[in-house]
This record gives sequence, structure tokens and C-alpha cells, in this order.
Amino acid sequence: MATLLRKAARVSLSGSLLSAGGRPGRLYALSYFGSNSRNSSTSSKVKVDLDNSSGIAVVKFQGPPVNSMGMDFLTEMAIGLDKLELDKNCRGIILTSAVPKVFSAGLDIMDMYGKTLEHYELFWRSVQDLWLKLYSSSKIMIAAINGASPAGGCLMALSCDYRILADNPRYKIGLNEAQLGIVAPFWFKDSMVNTVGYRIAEESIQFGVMYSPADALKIGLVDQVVPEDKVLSTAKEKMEKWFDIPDHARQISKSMMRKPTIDRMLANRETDIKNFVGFISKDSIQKSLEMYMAMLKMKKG
Ligand SMILES: CCCCCCC/C=C/C(=O)SCCNC(=O)CCNC(=O)[C@H](O)C(C)(C)COP(=O)(O)OP(=O)(O)OC[C@H]1O[C@@H](n2cnc3c(N)ncnc32)[C@H](O)[C@@H]1OP(=O)(O)O
Repeated sequence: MATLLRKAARVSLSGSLLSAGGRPGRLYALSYFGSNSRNSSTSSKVKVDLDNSSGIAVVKFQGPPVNSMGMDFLTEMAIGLDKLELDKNCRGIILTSAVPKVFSAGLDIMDMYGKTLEHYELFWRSVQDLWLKLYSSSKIMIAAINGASPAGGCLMALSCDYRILADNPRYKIGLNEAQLGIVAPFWFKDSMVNTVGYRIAEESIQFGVMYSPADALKIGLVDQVVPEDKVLSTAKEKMEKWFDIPDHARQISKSMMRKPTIDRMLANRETDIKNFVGFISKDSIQKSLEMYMAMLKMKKG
């Protein structure tokens, strides 16, 4: 057992691209997947299916109605990603949704509305934690976006190395925070800038633009648009191409590209939490969120 723990700790430290401040190698990350040809784990909001023979893990969001990123989702994703990060059989991860028409509706607005300051702090730390794990993963990350992907949903896609979006004009993607009367934090903005460039991000974030697949492709927010029934198979084919690159060279290159963005977030993490808690607990912001939720419900009726 001691040998296993030492081995797991070594894998963890040499695995994720995260620098020391990112708390790699938590205890729950020590439970290994077995060595069968397929390993599955299902929790309530996330299903992880690792095919040991191909090295591809499919992480499916399964939190109806809209895969919103509440505390359960954030925790389950963090645990699933930690396990995959430690698993040498896993070389690449595909993020996708099991919920029809929605990839993820982003952060769960109910976790940002009418809660205590302690809750907001814990929630925001968990959101940061998930982004750090996604953005700093040493694995190849591909987003197979098979539904709408606003705000936090878009952020998860932006954290991947490659994005494939289903060709359905209803499946819009973007950082729409401004439309809710809230502000995308600097690391959401950095992820957008790193993907589409400064000028497009500047306009996109101020207007809170939600892009159609055609427009998302045009600005480079996604890399490919394919028929809906081909999203997952295309992601798997693309993954095989990424597998042609030796892992160590790709990982170091990825780290070189992403480290400044990750370090900036780690250096400002506590201030960012304070900002979030102060901002989200303002009466005016709470009112905006309340109105936005009412608008979502009205749209239905
Ligand atoms: C310094 C301070 C910084 C603050 C930064 C905060 C950063 C925030 C990031 C975020 O991610 S905020 C969340 C932004 N998300 C959205 O704006 C998406 C809103 N949802 C939609 O546009 C649509 O729901 C959809 C995803 C396009 C799906 O449409 P569909 O018609 O299929 O479903 P609906 O009928 O709209 O929704 C069903 C059900 O789900 C509820 N819901 C939707 N989104 C959320 C959400 N993000 N959180 C919580 N709940 C959500 C919706 O109200 C419906 O509820 P019921 O009426 O069934 O009770």
C-alpha cells in the first residue's frame, strides 16, 4: 500500500501541468482505475468512461435539465479529472453531454443567488479549482460540444485543446455574462483572448455575444463544425491524430503556452474570490440574477 501511495504521489506531481500552488495530488485522487479494457465510473452528474485500449476517456455531463455547474457537478468533475490525470492508461479526454440540446448552461445561478457569503466563497473556489484542473491538464482535452454552451459551459470548452461543435443554429456558444449584468472574471477573459485573440474577445465579452456554429467557426472560437451525429466520432478521430505527437513534447509545449495564464490566476486567486463574494452579494447583482432567472422561466411559459 505504501508503495502504491508513493507511486500515485509521483504520478500526480509529474502529471498535471499545475505549479505547486495548485494543490496537486489530493487523497481522493489515489484510487486507481483497474487494468480492465474499460473503466467506467458514474456519479450523479458526471459519467467517466475510460477505454484502456484506445487511451481515450469520455467525460459525459449528465445533470438534466441543463448540466448547470452547481457544487455537485464541480466536485464530481474535479474528482473525475484528478483520477484521469493520475491514470497512465489515459492519454486524452473528451468532454461531452448526455443531455439533449445542452452542453452546459454554465454556472448554476441558484448557487449565486440568495446564499451565504461562506457559500459564495466555497462555490467560487470550486469553480476556480475546476478551471485550473481543466486548463492545466497534461492530457489532450477535446470538447465535443453537442448543445448550447453559454458562460461557464463555454469556459469548459475554452479550456480544452480542441473544440468541435454540432452544426445546429440553436447551439450557441459564448461568454454571455454581460447580458446577465455580471462580469466575466479575468481568467474567463484570458481563456477567451488566448483562443480568439484580443480584438474579437474585447467585443465578444463586452456584448456578451452568443455565437452560432458558423460564426463561432469564423472567429476561431471552435475549430470544427460537424453534423450533430458526428460530434463524438469526429472527436475520437481527431484524438488519434493528437496521439501521433510524443506525449512529453506535447505536454511541455502545452505547459509553455498555458503557464503564464495559470500562474496569473494562482497569484490572484484569493483576491478573485474576495471580488466575487463582494460583487455577487450586492443587492443590485442579486436583483439582476433574480430577473434573469424569471426571464428564463417566462421564456418557457
Ligand atoms: C467578479 C464577479 C464575477 C461573477 C462572474 C460569474 C461568472 C458566471 C458564469 C456563468 O456561467 S453564469 C450562468 C450563465 N448561463 C446562462 O446564461 C444560461 C441560461 N440558460 C439558457 O440560456 C437556457 O437554459 C439553455 C442553456 C439555452 C437551455 O435552454 P432550454 O430551453 O433547453 O432550457 P430552459 O427551459 O431555458 O431551462 C430549463 C431549466 O433550467 C434552468 N436553468 C437554465 N440555466 C440555468 C443556470 N445556468 N443555472 C440554474 N438554472 C438554470 C431554467 O431556469 C429552467 O428551470 P425550470 O423553469 O425548469 O425550473
